[in-house]
Amino acid sequence: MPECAAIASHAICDAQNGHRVMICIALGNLTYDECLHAVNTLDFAEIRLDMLALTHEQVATVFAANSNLIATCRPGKYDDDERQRLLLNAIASGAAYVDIEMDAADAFKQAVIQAARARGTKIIISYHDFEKTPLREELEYVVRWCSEFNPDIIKIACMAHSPRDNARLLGLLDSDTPMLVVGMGERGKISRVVSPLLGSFCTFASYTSDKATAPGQLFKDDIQALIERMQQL
Ligand SMILES: O=C1C[C@@](O)(C(=O)O)C[C@@H](O)[C@@H]1O
Repeated sequence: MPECAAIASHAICDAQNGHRVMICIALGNLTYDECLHAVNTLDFAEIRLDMLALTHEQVATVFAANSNLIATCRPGKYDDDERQRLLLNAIASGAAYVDIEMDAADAFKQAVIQAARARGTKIIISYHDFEKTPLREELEYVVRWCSEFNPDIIKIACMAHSPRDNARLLGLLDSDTPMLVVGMGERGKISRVVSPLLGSFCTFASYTSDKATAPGQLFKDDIQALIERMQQL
């Protein structure tokens, strides 16, 4: 029996090599009721505040309902002031992790990092490239830049177009710093399956098959079955 068979609808299982394999369910494009139901039934989820249209009161209720949530609010929908308010609200309401974009404005980063440290919320500093996977030197430079914020986890999510792109991303896991790598797009799917088995802090999956929050994101039951199958090797 695979070691994580028992988790069924849960999202966490033990890898053969001893570290935990975590599947984080990215929640976006849901109603408030759907979101609340999801956090009450999942072990580990990301709340995409920029994709959910929650009121501040609803944000507080969602984060109070589950002590293992990542708060994320990508730029685009809200200006930085509102993004900051939403993330500070999530932190004050018990967010376990907060995702802060490496290239966000300094004042924004400082305010969110300070609040997270004060509250014991773990900090994920993230880098995204929705076009390509940069060359190794550039990725290493990005990782060093992210390290300067002294995060708990460094997240690197890049569009993968080839096996080498996946290999380069997965190579970042050969690190003493906790890393989270994601290969986006059709060609990046393989990295989503193997990265948590190779030490990535987690992999992301969709809540339903039609609600992916990023290209190439697999449905949670499908990726869980694939990971369990690989654990039987
Ligand atoms: O950064 C990431 C990774 C992700 O973009 C993905 O490709 O699965 C999904 C996002 O919700 C999350 O914040």
